[in-house]
Amino acid sequence: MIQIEGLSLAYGDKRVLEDFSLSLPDRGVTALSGPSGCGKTTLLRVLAGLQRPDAGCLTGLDPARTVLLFQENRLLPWRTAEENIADVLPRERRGEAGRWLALAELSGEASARPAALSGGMARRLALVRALALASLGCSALLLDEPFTGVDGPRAVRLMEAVRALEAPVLLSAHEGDTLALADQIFFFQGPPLKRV
Ligand SMILES: Nc1ncnc2c1ncn2[C@@H]1O[C@H](COP(=O)(O)OP(=O)(O)OP(=O)(O)O)[C@@H](O)[C@H]1O
Repeated sequence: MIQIEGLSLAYGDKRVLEDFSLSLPDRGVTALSGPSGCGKTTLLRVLAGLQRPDAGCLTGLDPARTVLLFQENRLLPWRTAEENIADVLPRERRGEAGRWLALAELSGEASARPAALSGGMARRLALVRALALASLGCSALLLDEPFTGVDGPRAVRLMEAVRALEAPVLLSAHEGDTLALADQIFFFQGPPLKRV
């Protein structure tokens, strides 16, 4: 169980997290939904150890062992789709990249560079790369709007794969079919995000 307790963070005089608390079970997907700018990305960045909160504590979470899918894909443009996945796997498991590509329904694009992929294809590739890395073992998988540009049926299939991960998953999302597949959903107003 991960306990997020009393997190507060402000950018200057803009309060983005205010005494924010949340529990994540050892497995399953928790979804955060809320209007643009309400603080979801900031929360994920704090959990990933990229940003230090002004106050609060995290129990049961090792930021050094989190996997974060950024809102941007951050694919390596000079590597093929398959290599982008293989690069995060240990040498002896690089052969599994094809299986992850198939999950993203991108087997036909194995040799394509990211620039040759559509927006939704590139997002699917970035998501399965994060999932492949997380499946090696992680403290939590954090997904910032993972299904941007991904059509509904594919998003639902990918969400099933995310749910199968043996680690806590926290994702931010706007409306969509995938939200209904989360194990718990929190809707926020904000900023600031406040105590649940
Ligand atoms: N580095 C920063 N400096 C100052 N203000 C920031 C910074 N990063 C984010 N903010 C502000 O903090 C608030 C929350 O931003 P954040 O990116 O966490 O929201 P979000 O819920 O993820 O939005 P979206 O759904 O559009 O991605 C916004 O008002 C934003 O302008």
